[in-house]
Amino acid sequence: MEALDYHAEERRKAEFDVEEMKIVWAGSRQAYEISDRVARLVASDPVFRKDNRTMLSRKDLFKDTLRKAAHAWKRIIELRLSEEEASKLRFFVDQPVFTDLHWGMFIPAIKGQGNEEQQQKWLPMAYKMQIIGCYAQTELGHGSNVQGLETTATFDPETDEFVIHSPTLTSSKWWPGGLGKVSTHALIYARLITDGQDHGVHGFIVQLRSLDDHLPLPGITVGDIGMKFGSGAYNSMDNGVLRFDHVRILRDQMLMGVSQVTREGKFMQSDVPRQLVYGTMVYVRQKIVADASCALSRAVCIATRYSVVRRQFGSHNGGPETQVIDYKTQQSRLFPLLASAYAFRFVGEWLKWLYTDVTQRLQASDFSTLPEVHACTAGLKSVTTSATADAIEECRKLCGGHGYLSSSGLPELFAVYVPACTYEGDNVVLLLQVARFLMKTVSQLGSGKKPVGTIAYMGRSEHLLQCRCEVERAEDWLKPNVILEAFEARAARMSVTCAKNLNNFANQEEGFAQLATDLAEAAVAHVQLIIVSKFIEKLQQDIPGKGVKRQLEILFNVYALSLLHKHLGDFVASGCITPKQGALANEQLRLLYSQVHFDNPSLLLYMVLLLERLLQSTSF
Ligand SMILES: CCCCCCCC/C=C\CCCCCCCCC/C=C/C(=O)SCCNC(=O)CCNC(=O)[C@H](O)C(C)(C)COP(=O)(O)OP(=O)(O)OC[C@H]1O[C@@H](n2cnc3c(N)ncnc32)[C@H](O)[C@@H]1OP(=O)(O)O
Ligand SMILES: Cc1cc2nc3c(=O)[nH]c(=O)nc-3n(C[C@H](O)[C@H](O)[C@H](O)COP(=O)(O)OP(=O)(O)OC[C@H]3O[C@@H](n4cnc5c(N)ncnc54)[C@H](O)[C@@H]3O)c2cc1C
Repeated sequence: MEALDYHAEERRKAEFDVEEMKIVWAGSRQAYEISDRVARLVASDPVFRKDNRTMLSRKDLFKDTLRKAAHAWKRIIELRLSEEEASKLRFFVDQPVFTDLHWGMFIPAIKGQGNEEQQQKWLPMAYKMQIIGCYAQTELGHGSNVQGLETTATFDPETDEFVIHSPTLTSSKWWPGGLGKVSTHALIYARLITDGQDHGVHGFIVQLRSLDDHLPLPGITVGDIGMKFGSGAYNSMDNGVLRFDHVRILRDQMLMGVSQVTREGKFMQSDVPRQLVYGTMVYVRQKIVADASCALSRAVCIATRYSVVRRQFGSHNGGPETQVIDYKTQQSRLFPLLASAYAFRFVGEWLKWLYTDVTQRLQASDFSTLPEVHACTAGLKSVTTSATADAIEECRKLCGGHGYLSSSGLPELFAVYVPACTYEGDNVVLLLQVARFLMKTVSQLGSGKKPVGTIAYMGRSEHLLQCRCEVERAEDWLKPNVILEAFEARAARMSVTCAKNLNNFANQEEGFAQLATDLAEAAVAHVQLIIVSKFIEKLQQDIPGKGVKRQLEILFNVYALSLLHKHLGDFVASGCITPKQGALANEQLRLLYSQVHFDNPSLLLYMVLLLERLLQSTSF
């Protein structure tokens, strides 16, 4: 049989409503139709070809990216694409580009932190792309520690201007995408100084290049920071370096939504939390979580197609060899990744809802859910990107030697994806933010303040700290409430243990530093609980289509039990389950793989195969 026949054979065996599953993946019928239409648009347009990317020189790759960006913009206008359609177009073009930062950070920062007048002044130009902006926060010396930034914005009351200056080499802006070659403007973060007093880090809009000849303006030194990891990949982006030599900007170029400086040079803090200065990062972290399932499903799709076609060993009497997908080890490495793609998809949908909710609350001056939203976006960004980066590498190995070829699509996918573990907050630094939130929650447990939302389970910690898992047989692990309680108990116990251990330190900050590893692990347990619980909530919804819900239930069990198996040490050490129950979970996991394979050898496979057209991956 030819490779295509193997694929057709696997597709033929599917026993669930494929069209309905596509809609579940997309989120709605309308979202699916948009995605399908835009995928075809991109696939049929030769300007958007991507098969030669890894062979282009940096210069040619960059030119290719500019050409694609200009063409995309032309198509968006000609076809009057909506924001959702335009954003899908960006996804299918699939090449990091300066417009990501313009639309994804520069504009949201002005919207989120600018006042009415500033929005009216800057947004129309930005929407028409008459100016192009980047997000220049990170410096050579400080990225994670935003409060450590050194660039200064000193108010000069005589001229009603700020003087933007890079006082040291380490204060050079370093990394911003779109900065190196393209941006005319930057949203920079600098220490605000009025009358000799330092008010911490705030956002300022600074013009970098002339709108006439694109040359840097006086006092501005700007350039590209050079080649990055891998061929093709993130090298399509002009990540840049920027230095200021006493550059003057008007006072109203400080974003004044969170704090203001008056004409007299008086600093005024609005009635809103100062953390809103970090709002753009929260927005993008939420987007990154939604994107993780897309990158992961691309990799899983490639590895699955390969595993179906590839045959090694096991030929009897000259018959065909065994499809590698039939090896239990291949299944146990691949199926949890497929299940994770769906889990991340659903939690991403929920996070989008949470973000929309907090935005509406902020408009009504309700800041109550901000800490939880910060913890959820930070934690989910960390856990989903780390898992996805690891999964892409695992998919490469699942394709044997062929996975190492550029033409498999996996090396470039890995190289382009892996910085997601670092940008928008290093993943460990973000987990420690979640841990800080969890420790605060535990310390308030006796105070009468009832934990709500994703930490509501902490309100039942008395029960969760002493409950016994009732699993006696492997199939007991198929019950969602059994799984949920095990994950809740593990998360609660790990957090409470950390909190107790912190109390052994006279100095809390010192304790936090010493126990950082345990705290990060407690944060992971909490975030995995969120993902598991959102998958369960999804399954409680009405999901139409023959066999669709059943397949999702199998994937849920595979996701949850594979996590339980991977983190068995945590579950057993915290006393949530016994070693025997751990072994039963593993037995059930094995049964799930083989049950899927026995009942219908292609069900899981098919779910990935149908994504192929949607995701337009470079694949076998
Ligand atoms: C027509 C339309 C066309 C459309 C076309 C579509 C185009 C595409 C559209 C969209 C694409 C979107 C995707 C964009 C592409 C992404 C590419 C990536 C590019 C990368 C960019 C970057 O990396 S930007 C730089 C990011 N940097 C970081 O993330 C730095 C990480 N560090 C921090 O965030 C902070 O320093 C840290 C949180 C670690 C510490 O903060 P700090 O104030 O120093 O200290 P701390 O004491 O810990 O905290 C105090 C207090 O504040 C709370 N808190 C902290 N952060 C937040 C927050 N963000 N929100 C709310 N609260 C926060 C913290 O918990 C503490 O609370 P308490 O303990 O005091 O209660
Ligand atoms: C491809 C790419 C695109 C980017 N785009 C932009 C952009 O457009 N705009 C922008 O402003 N920035 C951008 N950045 C910068 C990015 O946001 C930072 O690199 C990121 O925030 C991490 O900061 P850092 O580089 O200072 O890492 P560091 O903080 O130096 O991290 C180094 C190591 O130290 C550890 N570490 C640091 N602090 C702690 C701590 N408190 N506790 C425990 N461990 C710690 C980390 O876990 C990590 O292992 C980009 C980066 C990349 C890679």
